[in-house]
Amino acid sequence: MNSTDTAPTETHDINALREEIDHLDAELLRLVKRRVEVSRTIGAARMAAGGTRIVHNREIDVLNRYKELGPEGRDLAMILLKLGRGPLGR
Ligand SMILES: C=C(O[C@@H]1C=C(C(=O)O)C=C[C@H]1O)C(=O)O
Repeated sequence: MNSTDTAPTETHDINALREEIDHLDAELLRLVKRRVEVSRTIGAARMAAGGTRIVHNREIDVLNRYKELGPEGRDLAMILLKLGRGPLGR
């Protein structure tokens, strides 16, 4: 089926769903940015107090949290952790 075969109702549904995706992406981006901010604040406070930059058991908890999404969930958790570490943490 090409775009000219698309029924008007179907086009309407797809447009509405795409609008939902656009809103979801905006919300996800907002949440990811806030997560980065919180993670870096905790990291900076811990390091200023003489602690480590990384807390392994907490990171394992984060990895386990995203396990239900399969291997991509692990990748996603790793990306979130890396974003929290900032450019020097890579
Ligand atoms: C945010 C923290 O600092 C680091 C960042 C984490 C994260 O982004 O989830 C988890 C553990 C730490 O390596 C924390 O200790 O909770």
